[in-house]
Amino acid sequence: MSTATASPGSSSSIAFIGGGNMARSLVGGLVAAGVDPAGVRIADPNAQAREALVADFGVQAFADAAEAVAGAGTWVFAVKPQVMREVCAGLAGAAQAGRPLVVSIAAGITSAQLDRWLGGGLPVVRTMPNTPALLGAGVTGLYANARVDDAGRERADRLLASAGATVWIDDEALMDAVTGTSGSGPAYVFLLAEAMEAAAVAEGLAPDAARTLAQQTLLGAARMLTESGEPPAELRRRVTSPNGTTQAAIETFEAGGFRELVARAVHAATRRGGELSAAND
Ligand SMILES: NC(=O)C1=CN([C@@H]2O[C@H](COP(=O)(O)OP(=O)(O)OC[C@H]3O[C@@H](n4cnc5c(N)ncnc54)[C@H](OP(=O)(O)O)[C@@H]3O)[C@@H](O)[C@H]2O)C=CC1
Ligand SMILES: O=C(O)[C@@H]1CCC=N1
Repeated sequence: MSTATASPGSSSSIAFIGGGNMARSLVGGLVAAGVDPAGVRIADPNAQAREALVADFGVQAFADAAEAVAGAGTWVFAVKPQVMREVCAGLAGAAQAGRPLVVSIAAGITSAQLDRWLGGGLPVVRTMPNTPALLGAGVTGLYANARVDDAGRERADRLLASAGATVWIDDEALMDAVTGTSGSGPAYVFLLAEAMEAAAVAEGLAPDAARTLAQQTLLGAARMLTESGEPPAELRRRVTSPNGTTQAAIETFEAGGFRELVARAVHAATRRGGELSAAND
């Protein structure tokens, strides 16, 4: 098996602890990027989830996290913040013996908490991906603690780059703001899609027409944002004819406090990250 090497800490095999939605997205990205699925080992308590991961990606799956991490050089913690402490405690002995590169995708949980719960002295990369990772169109913020060397950074970057863009953050305190911006961000866009669709139906359009119009508008606008090289304000200006329809809509958004509302929403998510850290310590 490709996972057995003399030095587990440098083994190229990757263990995922937690095989839920985000782990699935990341594993899909890794396998699509050409990583050998035989070297990807996933622990999840749910038998159905395990079977699906094996069938869909050809990875190895285990009910027991200790079995999944055996021999793996990189451990990706992909469980909910609420169970992270308990999960880490169960693996502390193995972590101290194997000295893996620890990668977490959990909201809120700090690198210091992960390190402490795993027994201390470990290289830890705290990351925040998002669900478009499933399509390779995600973005991940990453923070490395002082024990992560250049090779560890590169390993973590390669892992998350298979899910999309990567952005390194020097100040860990800002990782909660990453969560509030891009980690939770896809849900903000989906909410906008829901609201546009509902508004279109309220104006008399058929539901399927409303859905196509809203979806393709978001897709086209997102492509212009990423492909045109123009700032969003300039792209917006070009849609907005003087005294035209867009101006009427934008003035309505501004009068309703749209920007302040977005800032408050991002702040609430950011603050919640800190609360998750404190509540689960
Ligand atoms: N969803 C998102 O958009 C994003 C989520 N995240 C973070 O990713 C993490 C996972 O989120 P998500 O994938 O949505 O959650 P899920 O609930 O889908 O996945 C977590 C998985 O971990 C399993 N699990 C629970 N206990 C253990 C254990 N002891 N050993 C192994 N597996 C276990 C759960 O099983 P069971 O359900 O049976 O308990 C579940 O399948 C969270 O920390 C979240 O903050 C980060 C970025 C974006
Ligand atoms: O809602 C959450 O807590 C997770 C983290 C970012 C996206 N989903």
